[in-house]
Amino acid sequence: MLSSEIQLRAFLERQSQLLQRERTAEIERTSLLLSSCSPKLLEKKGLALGGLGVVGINIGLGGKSLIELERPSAYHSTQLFPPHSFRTGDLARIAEHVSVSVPKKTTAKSGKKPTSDTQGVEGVVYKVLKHLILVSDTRIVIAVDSSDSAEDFELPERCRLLKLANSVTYDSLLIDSKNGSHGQSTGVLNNLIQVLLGIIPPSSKNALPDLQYSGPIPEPKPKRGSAEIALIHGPPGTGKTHTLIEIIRQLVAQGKRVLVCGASNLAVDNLLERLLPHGIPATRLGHPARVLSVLHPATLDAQASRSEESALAKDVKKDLESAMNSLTGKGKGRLKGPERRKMWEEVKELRKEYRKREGIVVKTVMAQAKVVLATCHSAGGRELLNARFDVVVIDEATQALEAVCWIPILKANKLILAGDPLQLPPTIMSTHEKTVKKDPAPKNNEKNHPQRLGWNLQQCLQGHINQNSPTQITVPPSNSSESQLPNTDPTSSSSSDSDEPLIPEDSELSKAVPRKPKKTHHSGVLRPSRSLETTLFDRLERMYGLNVKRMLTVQYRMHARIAEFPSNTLYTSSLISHESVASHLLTDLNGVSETSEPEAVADVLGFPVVFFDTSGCEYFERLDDDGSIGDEGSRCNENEAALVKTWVEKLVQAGISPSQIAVITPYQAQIGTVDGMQGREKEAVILSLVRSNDKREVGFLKEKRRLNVAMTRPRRQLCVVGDSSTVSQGSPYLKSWMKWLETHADVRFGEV
Ligand SMILES: Nc1ncnc2c1ncn2[C@@H]1O[C@H](COP(=O)(O)OP(=O)(O)OP(=O)(O)O)[C@@H](O)[C@H]1O
Repeated sequence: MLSSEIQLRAFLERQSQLLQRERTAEIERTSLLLSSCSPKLLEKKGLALGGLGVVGINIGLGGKSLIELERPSAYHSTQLFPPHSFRTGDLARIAEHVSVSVPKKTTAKSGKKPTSDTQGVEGVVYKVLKHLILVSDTRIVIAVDSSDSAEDFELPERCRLLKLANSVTYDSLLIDSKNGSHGQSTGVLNNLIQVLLGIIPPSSKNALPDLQYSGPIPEPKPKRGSAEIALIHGPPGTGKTHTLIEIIRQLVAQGKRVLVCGASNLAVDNLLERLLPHGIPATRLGHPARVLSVLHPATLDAQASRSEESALAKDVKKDLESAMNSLTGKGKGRLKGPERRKMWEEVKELRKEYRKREGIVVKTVMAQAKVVLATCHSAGGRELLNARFDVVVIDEATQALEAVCWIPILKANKLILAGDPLQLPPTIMSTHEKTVKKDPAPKNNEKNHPQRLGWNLQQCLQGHINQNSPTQITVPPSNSSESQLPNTDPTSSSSSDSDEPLIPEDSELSKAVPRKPKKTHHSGVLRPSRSLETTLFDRLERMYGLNVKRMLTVQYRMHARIAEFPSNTLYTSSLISHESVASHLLTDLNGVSETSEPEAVADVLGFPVVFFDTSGCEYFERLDDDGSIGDEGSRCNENEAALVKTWVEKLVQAGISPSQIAVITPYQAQIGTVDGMQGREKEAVILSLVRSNDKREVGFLKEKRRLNVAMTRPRRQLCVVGDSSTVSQGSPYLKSWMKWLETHADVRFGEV
């Protein structure tokens, strides 16, 4: 039996409720931090920069105001910024400066109430500029997305920059239907959407073009049944991303238009980095500040400014910048009173004109793009308004909230998801709400009104779910592949391309999978999610199982010894190491053995797994915090860091290039975190566990999925640095890992 209208309602209501909770939790967290810390403490923590002045304003793509801030010499003895944590892509607010030496409620001079921390102008850190000689930060640029209807934003002469949490994400997912939508046309309910909601079953045939990796594109096979969705499920290193790249290459060769998404900017950059060598014309959407700099030439910004049409917009841009500077610029040139109002009107007109001209440029670039890349979230941006794609591909789909996945899904006719539920899950704040006992189907009352449901999918279902009578929707019988609901999608190409398989039965992918479905019963019924941690990938796997899924089991990354522990403990020993990697070592890297001292080769490079056990060394961790906001601060362990540094130096001396090495930990205060490495790999990875204490506390290390990502990033060597006696007390899983390391790694104690 497939989903009934009541089940649909229950599902949507539950998603909406979970998103609301999440948004509240995120906002509470940010305001708690901002309100409970004094300005001085926020600056000390690197979460605020005080006493800043506006240097100037430029205009970026989309009419964004790029506000440049510095420390004016009038207020500071040095222009160099103190240590801070602002990085490109962070959300930030420019507020009025508050003196750090007085209590928060009053300002020093006037005694009048200061601008609240929730007032001011919000934007994204566009870039942080360094002093050329001192190589220290001296300026910061904030991109503010001001619409032409926006109020005049008056920047204070003396500003304070505050780092914000990412709560805006939920604002754009939870849409009040009174106030608009993502710009999706309502009423579109194509076969893909119906399958995802369990209104019709997936078509019986599976799923992807033939995959002869990187070879010539195969001839299209005779047409078979339609396939709306495909899941690529695989443990670390099994080539999920690699497979997606090949699929995209083949889809493009067939003349298809593809939207390629990831849960994070990193996931999208990872895909783009791997697509470019194939010469596939791709356009990366999103804030350039959030895109890796080597990939900037592929961004929409860069492609737009290179296009012939861009000259049209440049003149208006110049006028707009000069007008903005006289409004919000510094010093005496700053306009006041009626003159200011007049100039602001002019700015609005200029911005409108600039948008119009820029719109033409963007449209031209987008029309040429066969492959568009964006985070799921930014696929809802202006650039893709009303855009349609043949296929949407989402990598790292097990790290994305279901609601976020729907943003690109509503623009396509087919969907391919890749992921691994045993790697990083979506980040959720409202943890105390994670489990809910039972979700009663909502009754037919005002609770179900669409304005309350608010979720973007709700826009789509208007007209298909009758608000007053649950009996008026017609759910087709389960053996029917055609919905009785009208397909109102005018651009739907289902009649022309629905015959294309998404995963062919004779591909390498399908050979890796037993063809007989497991006994598990996949009902195809939509059930409300227990928490936001249930991803679309999990839900579809549960609903349709092997009918839509392909499992990858051969890994092409790690030495077999590195893969052994995760395989045995998380993947029922089913992870097979391909012979091309099963015994590869750092010594086999090009040129390394010839240039290295034989001693270094023997001592440093010759082991796939090394374990520095600091147990008994008293290398105690430290809380990177003064304890003012509870016990939430990040941890660091300086002695461990020194050990890591020595090992890195030994690797480099032995001939390994620094770009082939990554140092990762679960804690930001120590160095780059595990989360930043999902989807990536390095020849040598050093994993610093940080935790070492008398209380046997292990914090983040308990999270199996995070640890799984961490230990599966290396190709040829994993070096673990940690205190086995603290760590092994953390959980049975950690205990077995420590035991495994003691038996199978090259164990060294304390000092290098
Ligand atoms: N079929 C293949 N033949 C040769 N090399 C492959 C193949 N599939 C993947 N690889 C290589 O194996 C490594 C891992 O692949 P990829 O990053 O695509 O895996 P993944 O499943 O996305 O990994 P993870 O989930 O751990 O991020 C890469 O270096 C990739 O080039």
